[in-house]
Amino acid sequence: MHIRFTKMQGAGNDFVVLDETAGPLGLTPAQYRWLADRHFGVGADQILGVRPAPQADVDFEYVIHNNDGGEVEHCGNGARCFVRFVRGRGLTDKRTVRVKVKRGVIELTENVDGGVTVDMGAPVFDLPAVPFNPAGMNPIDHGGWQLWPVALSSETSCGATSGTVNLAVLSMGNPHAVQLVDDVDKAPVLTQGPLIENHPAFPNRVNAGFMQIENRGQIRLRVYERGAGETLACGTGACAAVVAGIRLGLLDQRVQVSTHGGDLTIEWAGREGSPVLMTGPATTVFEGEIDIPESL
Ligand SMILES: N[C@@H](CCC[C@H](N)C(=O)O)C(=O)O
Repeated sequence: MHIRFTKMQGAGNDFVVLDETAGPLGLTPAQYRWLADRHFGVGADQILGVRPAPQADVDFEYVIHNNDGGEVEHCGNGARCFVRFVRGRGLTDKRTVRVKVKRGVIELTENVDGGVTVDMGAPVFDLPAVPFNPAGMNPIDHGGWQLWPVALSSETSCGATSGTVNLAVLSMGNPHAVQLVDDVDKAPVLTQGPLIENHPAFPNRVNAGFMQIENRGQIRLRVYERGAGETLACGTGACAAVVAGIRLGLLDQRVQVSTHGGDLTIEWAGREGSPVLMTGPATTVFEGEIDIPESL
């Protein structure tokens, strides 16, 4: 199958964006994995499919696949790239666009300075909805909220490792587990990340965030993403970390999030049900055409 694509990035979280407004391309999970592969395909953390509005109150639908081929509910950096894509290609001239993603309807605005602000929806704290099953764990009270002590263990050819991490657990439509670290550069993201992602307490797996608080308005963050590994930035991860920090009494309502790929601004009023606003960059890198193997 011969397709056209656009390569985009938001704070270094990179995407292959597909125009599916004339109808879905019908890619298989293996074809998504191939497209996202940095050696055999184009290379991306996620693949975004832009589709026509499935209902009257939205302008588009956009469908997100991780680079492991699995479809997911939400992608913050992708949302900013999505709005830049539909406006840049003349698919809409609206500055504020409503779009259906798997988590629900979100609203995005391209700002006059070129950044994009996304209403990411409200965080979800109901543990079964995350989903998170804390059977046998006793929560630790922290600033009026809770951290969950999750035991990690792994066996490798070098021996067994084990330990407990204290996680703030919530959903931004997709599941997140955030831990506080002293120094994000030294945090064991690549060793603990996969253990947290695949821990049995998270039946749908989870995105694992490592947050260093610099002051009440500034954090540094790394995220080991479910289905994609560590990325240079994770938009929903930034929202989840800031919401967790606010609920734990550690952050103010507007926070700068520094990632290895760039900065995001996250705002949350601190009330259950109130939406999280995320502002950050979105850039087109190049356009291309490629033949996707039919046999996959
Ligand atoms: N990079 C994204 C998140 C993509 C989905 C995530 N890996 C998941 O599986 O939930 C972002 O910017 O939010």
